Amino acid sequence: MSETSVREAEIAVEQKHLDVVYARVAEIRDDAEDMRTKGDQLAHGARNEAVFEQAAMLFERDVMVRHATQILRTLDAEHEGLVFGRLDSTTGETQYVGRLGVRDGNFDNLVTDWRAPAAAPFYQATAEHPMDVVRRRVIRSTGKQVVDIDDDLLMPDARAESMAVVGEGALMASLTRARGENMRDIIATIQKEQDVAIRAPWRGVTEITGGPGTGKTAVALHRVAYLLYRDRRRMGGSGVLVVGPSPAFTSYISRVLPSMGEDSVELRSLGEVLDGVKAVRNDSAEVAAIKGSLRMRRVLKRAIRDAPADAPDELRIVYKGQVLKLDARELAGVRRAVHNGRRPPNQSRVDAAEALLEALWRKADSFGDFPATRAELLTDLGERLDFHRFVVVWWQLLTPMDVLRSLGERRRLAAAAGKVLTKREVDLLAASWSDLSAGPSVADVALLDELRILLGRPPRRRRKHGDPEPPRGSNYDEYAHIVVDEAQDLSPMQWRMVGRRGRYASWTVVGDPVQSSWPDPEEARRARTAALGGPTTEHRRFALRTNYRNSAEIFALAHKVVADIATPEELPHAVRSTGQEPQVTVVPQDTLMSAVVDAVRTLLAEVQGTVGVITSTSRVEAARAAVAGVDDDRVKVVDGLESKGLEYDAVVLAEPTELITESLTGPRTLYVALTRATQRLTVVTTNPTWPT
Ligand SMILES: Nc1ncnc2c1ncn2[C@@H]1O[C@H](COP(=O)(O)OP(=O)(O)OP(=O)(O)O)[C@@H](O)[C@H]1O
Repeated sequence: MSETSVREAEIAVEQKHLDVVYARVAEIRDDAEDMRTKGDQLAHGARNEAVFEQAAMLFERDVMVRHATQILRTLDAEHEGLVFGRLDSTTGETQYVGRLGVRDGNFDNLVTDWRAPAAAPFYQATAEHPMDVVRRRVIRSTGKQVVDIDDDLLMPDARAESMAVVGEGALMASLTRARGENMRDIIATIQKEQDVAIRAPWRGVTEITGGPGTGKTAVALHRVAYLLYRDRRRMGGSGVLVVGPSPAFTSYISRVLPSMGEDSVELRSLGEVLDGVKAVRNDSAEVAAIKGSLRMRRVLKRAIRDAPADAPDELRIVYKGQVLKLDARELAGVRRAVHNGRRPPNQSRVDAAEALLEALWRKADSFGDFPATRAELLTDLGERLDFHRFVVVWWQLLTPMDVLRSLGERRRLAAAAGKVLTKREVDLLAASWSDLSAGPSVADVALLDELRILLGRPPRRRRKHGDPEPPRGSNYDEYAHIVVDEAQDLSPMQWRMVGRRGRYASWTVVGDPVQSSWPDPEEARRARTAALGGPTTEHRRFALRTNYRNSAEIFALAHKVVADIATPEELPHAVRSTGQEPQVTVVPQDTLMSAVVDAVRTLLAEVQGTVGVITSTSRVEAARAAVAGVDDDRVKVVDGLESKGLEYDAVVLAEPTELITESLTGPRTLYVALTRATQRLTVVTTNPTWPT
């Protein structure tokens, strides 16, 4: 038989099995629909029963309906590409691997869930350690139709004569296909070094490092799906938090998890970790570095002790014909004493009132023959409306945002900063907070979270009927597992913020030190160790070494840029060669943007998928304006920092040297930008000697 007809015959074999699977899935669907209908009827019939019975039936109904709905949802989400693998073992047994486990009416296995231990050989078997797998087959389908297969023969000696082997490896076939909007589906081609990290035990801290394109993000997300499958009870209840660098990034990966059948997962960018805040604005690298450093804790601690700008600086009260007065200095003394107490300020208003009354009594007592006792004065004044009014404005309940706004006033910030910040740092921060009408920046969010703790929760108003439930995560230590992607970029203050949410959590921490944009790695490392539960936490490390994203030609250029600052182990190996060298176009300054637009048009014609334009933060607006004329939604414009974690089929990199001069970490941001393209890279520069 010719190779094509062998392939076709094998496809037909797999189609037959797929038909059986989808027929069975249709049955399961029908059963679930039935169950949901019955559940609804149960509730209907229960309406007139005694209260107890009704409650029990309602419970049963809820369970039935929920269970049925869950089954239906999962079946719908996983319908496409349900079966993607097949293993043939030395014993002659055949096993299919898919997104879900499916059994037939006799409980015989039709498909094994990829996360089940029995499916592990699909990912872990190699020619050196075949794990009894003779042939591993990857099945590619669209809808219910098998379109292609690719085989690996792992034990040639054990191959039966009738066993066909087709294709040249699924990985390469998958890597050369164009990207769509979505993150590519890697479930059928997860590699062994990745699988080991995905299936690592849930406990303690699992750290995954690797260069660009090594699949860290993909691995982290599949690990979440795996943990939810294996430890549903532990993980499902309090949920999993995935923290990624930017909203663009989280929206890109949020499409992966639902399609993996998981909804107990919250994805948040660093600007959204605090409930109710959605920050997308980035500060300049210099300002972000100040805001992220641990010194800010001391500044904020002092800031909340300062009197609010509009607080009165004199208390005057007439009691039994006598004028009692506390001046600014005396009031400041009382304020200090209350702040030195045990409770955070938002919970200290009663303490403040008591301290003021005591101060008033001391005043009164010093008059000699004051016409009231201490107890009388405390009770009488304590009930007076004018006194209450004074307390409310003198000891205000503050929101974190109030405090941040107040620090936009240079004088107040300088007072809170003392010697902790330099004059220039105070200038920069005060300027950044003087107008917060556009909302806080991403780096501000960690400061707001710190202030939330320092200020304490205001005494709770009783929740009125109909008020919304506070959202999950507002009790910040609730998550069962936290995944931090691009972990190399978290500032110490951000580590504190994320750490607060994982006091009882286990962790997956994913990153690449070479791509770091944080200028003080040592301080960040300490904050990170503390956030992850201290140095004694159980810790396992995995390093990924193969770059699946970039062509070898593109990565060779990126490699040059960081050769001096990275160790050889930190730089991955790009496996796929396209024969297309990156193109460097040198142009005069005044035609830079038109050259970028030309390059975009050329690449749009040459690749099927997305084209990213990456440039410095200061140029990103100009680039957006220039590219706006290209009417194609495959084009996206981002700055170097925003490009982190993203990928495009082709990239136009405009004025690369500016990515270095703008950053506090030298060529690292440029390295990030150079490693976003899967197929084509065009660099447009005004520097005739670039990249040297
Ligand atoms: N086993 C695999 N099979 C097919 N494609 C893969 C595999 N592993 C990774 N990829 C692809 O390689 C690309 C890079 O993956 P991913 O974005 O997870 O890498 P990363 O390590 O997070 O990169 P970066 O550090 O640059 O953000 C993605 O397109 C992903 O789908």
